[in-house]
Amino acid sequence: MSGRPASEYSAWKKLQQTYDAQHARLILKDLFAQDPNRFSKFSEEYVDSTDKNTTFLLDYSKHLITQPILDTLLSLAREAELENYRDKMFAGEHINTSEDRAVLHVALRNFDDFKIQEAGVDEVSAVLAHMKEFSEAIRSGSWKGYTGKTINTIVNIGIGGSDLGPVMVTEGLKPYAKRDLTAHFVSNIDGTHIAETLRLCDPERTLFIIASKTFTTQETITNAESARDWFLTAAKDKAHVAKHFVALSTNTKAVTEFGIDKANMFAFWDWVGGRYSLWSAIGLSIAIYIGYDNFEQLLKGAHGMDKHFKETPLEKNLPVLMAVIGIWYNDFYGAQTHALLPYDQYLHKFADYFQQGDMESNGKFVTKGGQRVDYQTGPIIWGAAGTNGQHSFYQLVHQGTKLIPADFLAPATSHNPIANSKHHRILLSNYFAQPEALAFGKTEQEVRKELGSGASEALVKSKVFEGNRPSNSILFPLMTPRTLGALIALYEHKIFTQGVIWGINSFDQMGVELGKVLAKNILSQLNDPSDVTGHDSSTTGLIHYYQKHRKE
Ligand SMILES: O=P(O)(O)OC[C@H]1O[C@@H](O)[C@@H](O)[C@@H](O)[C@@H]1O
Repeated sequence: MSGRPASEYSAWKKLQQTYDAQHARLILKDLFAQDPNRFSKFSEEYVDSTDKNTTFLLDYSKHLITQPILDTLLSLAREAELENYRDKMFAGEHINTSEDRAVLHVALRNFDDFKIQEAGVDEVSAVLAHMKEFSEAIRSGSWKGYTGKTINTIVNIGIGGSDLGPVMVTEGLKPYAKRDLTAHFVSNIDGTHIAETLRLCDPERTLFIIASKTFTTQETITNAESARDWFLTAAKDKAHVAKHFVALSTNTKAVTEFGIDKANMFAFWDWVGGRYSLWSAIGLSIAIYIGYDNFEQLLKGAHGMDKHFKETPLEKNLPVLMAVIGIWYNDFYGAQTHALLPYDQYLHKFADYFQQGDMESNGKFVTKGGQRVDYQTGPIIWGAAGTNGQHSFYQLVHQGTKLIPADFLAPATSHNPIANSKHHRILLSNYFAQPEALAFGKTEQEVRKELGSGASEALVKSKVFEGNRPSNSILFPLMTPRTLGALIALYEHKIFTQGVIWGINSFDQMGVELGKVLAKNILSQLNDPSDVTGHDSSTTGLIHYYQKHRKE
């Protein structure tokens, strides 16, 4: 994040030379055959320093690396002053230079451990206390709706960081949920999203949580207004809004103008980036759904990983290892994407969540110093929960022409051990098999032996798996709030590390602005064909077609 282009570092140049000279010889099968200790060398167990039950194994042995390559990758991190920028982040320095802001999601889960100086940090515990009190009132039933009934449905209205974190975590930690409480999430401006959700709600028993850092986001405010209209159709009196609408925001003025009581606003601060905000008041839906104590465990799990990231030498620092290995593929092997493949149905939104976390953070083509980079930055993040992906896109991962590094994640124990854990054993057998198949493949010789003589050459070739496709495996005992907190923070710090090395600002999101501005202008031109001015012929033609065919 010094803003220096990564390609200027001597370690970068050395990595390029190493890649050119060695990559044809970096064959996983050989690397494993040459070193029986490869797994123990290239795997690490994480144990939370204050809770030994929060633990996972990271196996990074199935990567196209040798110790000297890894050493050079770590030298790259050092040359980019990773440790210095990490310490600056924890110290509250304004490392988000384009917005002149600190980057302090770590302060939201700090529990007075690290000393952090920044306005607002001393207010974190009071907001958490407010969240605790409120979530307990909803869960216990002491908070009543306008007709005296308890709340049985919460609807979080937010988008981007004000949606994806709460969605992913409430899904991820569903086993801890209060099952007589339903949580819905409305994000899309498409009226279908709010309309279909409201069909499932009873105005007397629904709480709307309006989640927006800025409280100006068009989608969220429009959805919130429609929810309020729907509510008032039943409740009639505006005074009842106070019992059914709360806000999570940094913008007190806009919240009160909307009609939400200041007492029902949960604040956070400009040093919390949207995609890093689930730890803040934005997590209120999580706290209500799984209970405040579990929410606190989630924060503590993340704090444990913060400590690990801050205090562990780079050689054993898990987010750093994942980051530099990612750079090896992204920048030297030319890999364009990175797949997140959780073998845990509860984590089915994990890839969606980190699509924003990673791509909004590191999808940047200029350095902090304003230079166009001459290398690749953030990868395309995608994925789905196993084993569904195996029956759809894994064909390409195994036999396609692209290199797709992947992370496989799984719990050793399922929350649903049905049929004596038969399902889970089958699931895990796939979790173990896929990285093995990707890494070691199946040779032509093996295929020939299997098919016997007489098989056509074409058939033989089509059944070959070249292998040598890299992956991480992350295995943890059970998906607990604390473990999920640690895993999310692991990826957050991986993203941070990569951003520092690429010299970009991982904490702004200028790339979301242009479309917003153009849409605003177009919205004012949609009524009449003669209003449509100032566009290229394609955009004009599309709008005209819409105007001809709409029925409103
Ligand atoms: O929380 P609000 O302010 O509604 O923003 C919601 C989302 O908006 C997008 O345009 C991005 O800027 C995201 O980073 C952000 O999470």
